[in-house]
Amino acid sequence: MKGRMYLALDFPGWKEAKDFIDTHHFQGVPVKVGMELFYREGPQLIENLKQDGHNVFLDLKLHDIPTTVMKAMENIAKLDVDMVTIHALGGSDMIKKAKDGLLSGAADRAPKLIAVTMLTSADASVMNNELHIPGSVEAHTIHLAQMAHQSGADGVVCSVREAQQIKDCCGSSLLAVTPGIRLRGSSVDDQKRPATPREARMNGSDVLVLGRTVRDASDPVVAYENVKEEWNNGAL
Ligand SMILES: O=c1ccn([C@@H]2O[C@H](COP(=O)(O)O)[C@@H](O)[C@H]2O)c(=O)[nH]1
Repeated sequence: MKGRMYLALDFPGWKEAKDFIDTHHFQGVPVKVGMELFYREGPQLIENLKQDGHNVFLDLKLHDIPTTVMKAMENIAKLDVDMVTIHALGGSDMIKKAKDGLLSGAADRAPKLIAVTMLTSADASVMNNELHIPGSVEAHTIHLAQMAHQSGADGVVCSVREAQQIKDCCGSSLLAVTPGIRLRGSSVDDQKRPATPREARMNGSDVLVLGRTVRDASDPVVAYENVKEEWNNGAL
């Protein structure tokens, strides 16, 4: 999975997602399916994408009591996706049970379990003043990553800004999956800890999630290629 760029299919339904893929010739690229699309289309969508040759990252961010998450993961494990997300804030028991569910539910290769640390839409003000979590975003993100790693997660979602420190603390095998990627000049939208593809490469990100910086670009194909070039070749 290291080095992959997942295109976020943040669309209301399969028709819109498929139109986007076909119009811009994104057939076969790795894609991320989130709540918006999955809650409309369900597991059949994953089969459609697999049949069309896409690798799929299922970003449902599960967060519930350990047994409920384990049972959900037993079903998700049968979908043949690369990775699936949970919220690290669910705690170590939930993460361990999520892993158990994936391992017992998978017929063959289990999806990788990825724990979301602090959402990239949150900053110190949200964390300190609204959630009443003291300290810096970096320190809390690293704490959550360590806890998730010790509980059996294969990777974490974090911002590019914390990726290197997480790799230093947890080891290079823990995947650093980084959303909030923006080409220079793109709107940051609701992202509070955005970064460029170049910064992602410099800071040790393993996997990029590409959303609006590609989807909303005047030419999504050019935007995708520009991200790829910065990510792979280090172009400025
Ligand atoms: O902390 C997180 C976790 C998940 N996401 C998801 O990634 C994409 C980002 O979309 P952009 O359009 O590039 O902002 C989106 O699907 C989020 O649900 C995240 O942004 N931050």
